[in-house]
This record gives sequence, C-alpha cells and structure tokens, in this order.
Amino acid sequence: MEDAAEFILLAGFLGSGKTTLLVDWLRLPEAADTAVIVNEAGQIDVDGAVIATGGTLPMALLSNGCVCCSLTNDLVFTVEALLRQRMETGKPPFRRIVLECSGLSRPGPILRSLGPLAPLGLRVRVVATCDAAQAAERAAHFEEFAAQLAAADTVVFTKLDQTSPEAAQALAASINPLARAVVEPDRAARALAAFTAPPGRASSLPEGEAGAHPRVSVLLARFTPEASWEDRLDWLENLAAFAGERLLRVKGFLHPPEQPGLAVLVQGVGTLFSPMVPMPRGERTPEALVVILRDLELEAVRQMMPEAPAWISRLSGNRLHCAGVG
Ligand SMILES: Nc1nc2c(ncn2[C@@H]2O[C@H](COP(=O)(O)OP(=O)(O)OP(=O)(O)O)[C@@H](O)[C@H]2O)c(=O)[nH]1
Repeated sequence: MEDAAEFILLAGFLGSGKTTLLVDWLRLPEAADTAVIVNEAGQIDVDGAVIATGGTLPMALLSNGCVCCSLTNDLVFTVEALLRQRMETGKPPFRRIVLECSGLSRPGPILRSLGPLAPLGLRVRVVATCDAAQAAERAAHFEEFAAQLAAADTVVFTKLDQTSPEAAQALAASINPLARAVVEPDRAARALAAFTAPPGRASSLPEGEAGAHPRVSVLLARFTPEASWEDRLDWLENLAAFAGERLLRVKGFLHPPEQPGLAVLVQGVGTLFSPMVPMPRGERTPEALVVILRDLELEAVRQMMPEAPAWISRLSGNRLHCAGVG
C-alpha cells in the first residue's frame, strides 16, 4: 500500500535532538500533510510547545506518561481521532503521522500497541536520533539507548557541530548494523534525509570490525541448503518464543527455496514481526538475518534448536569498548 500514510516513530534518547529534527523537518515544503503526536514522559509538554510555535499543525499530545510504559490505548485513540478530524475538514489525507516519543521510550512496546491500527495499512518506520557527543556515555548506562537504536530503520546523528561522528557511528553500527545512517551537518538536509527514506530500501551488511554493547549480542543467522521454508519460519518462531523480551530486533532477507527469484524482507522489532515483503532476489538481498539480543549469547541461541538447519554466528566483535567510558 504505497499510498497509505506513513507512521514514523521518532525515537532517541533524552535530549538527543528529536524535537529539533522534527521542527527542522516541519519547516520544509516536503513536510506538508504531516500530523504530529508528542509524548512527554514528564508532565510538561515542552516539545509540543516548541513544535507548535508559529504554526497550525495538526497535533496531539499524549501526556499519560511515557507511551511505552503506560501501554494504554491512548495512542490508538489519538491516531484514530487525528485521522477522523482530518477527514472532517475535507482536506487530503495525511501523508505521514510522526510520533515523537519520550526520550526513555522503547520502540518495541509502542509498535506492539499499534496493532489495532493494522487495518489502516500504515507504513511504519522508526527513526532514531543519536547524539554523537553522548553516544558512548548513553550506551554504557542506559538500555533504552540500545533498544532505540536496535529498533531503528534510520539513525540520525546529531550535534555534529560539537563532535565528529565516527565513534558514535561505529557504536550505532555495532548495535544495529543494518540501519541507514544519516550523517549530515546541514540541519535542513539532515531533516529531509531523516524523514524521507526510500521505500523498501535494503541495507547492505556492514564490513569490518564492530564492537558489541555489553549486554547486546548481534548475531547473523543463515540457513543450510537443505533447509525448507517451514524450517526457516519455525526457527524464527522459536527464537521469538525463546528470547521473549530479550529479542530486540530481527532484520534481513529470507529466500524461499521454492521460488528462486524471490527474496522476502523480514522485519521484527521485539517479538513483533511485520508482514514479510517480497523483493527481487539479488546482490542486495542476500539470505541472512541480523538478530539483535539483550542478555543472550550466541551459544544459547545455538542450543535453542541444536538440530535446526541454520548457521548462527556473531556478527560483531565480543564486547563494546565504550570510548571514553571506563
Ligand atoms: N549544538 C547542537 N545542539 C542541538 C542539536 N540538536 C539539538 N540540539 C540541542 O539539544 C537540546 C535538546 O534538543 P531537543 O531537540 O529538545 O532534544 P529531544 O531529543 O527532543 O529531547 P527530549 O524531548 O528531552 O528527549 C536542545 O537544546 C537543542 O537545541 C545539534 O545538532 N547541535
């Protein structure tokens, strides 16, 4: 459903520049027909106030605490109300709805709570801001940071005027090697790149050595030639059941053995999997799944289904050395 509205979950740790990025985006002509939902963990709607400055933007506030913790139906009701109100105005439908999450939100539970909106066919993307100056410190102390980056389709590096981004990029790639990185010093160009990702874009696998977060394992799963399609699906199901909340992200491609020209894009955030998207099989769609886990090591995943026709290896190095942190 290419013409369905996009639902962009704007995540990123406290103070990493979400509101700034969103405001920069809303100033661009490309942002026409955008609605914004703001979630503040605290009581005061600072972000909403900043975003609303000088505009008549369709906007709603979720003030019921951090949206990933409260897990009420508020978000679903809010989205439905925004869409209904828009229809009543007779204007064209929204092209996108942006939910700016509180800086402590984990994207997984939020995406799960959007389940009742599935019939609307919204195209969901996670964009996470990463403060290049603070990344190592955040990674060392906050699991939320890793959960946000792990869930991201796009990681936008901010504060590039304060520091060079290489260390933060390496760190982010060690947590989520397949995310698209936006490293753009110009703020308008950064916002444009952040909010307009090419649809169905396939990321390439990273090269070179990457670190690993102390509690996050980044694994690569491949299947043996004799593995059937059911074997692949069983393996994924078992992984989700076995890892539960420790599963942060699954992303990659599967090749159905019966359909030689076809690859399917697999996207899971937490244990929630999006419908698989068929794509042409080719160099950019190799069969491999990146699996990002918290508190689960390679050997435990191998032992989960020792007889499975799958090869599991560690994609990144062993342990993260958070630069500048002891
Ligand atoms: N120097 C610099 N400051 C930035 C940049 N992006 C954001 N800031 C500043 O960083 C601070 C936090 O930015 P926000 O956009 O409010 O960050 P946020 O992620 O929305 O913050 P929370 O809502 O607390 O999670 C503000 O003072 C911004 O002006 C940047 O690229 N460079």
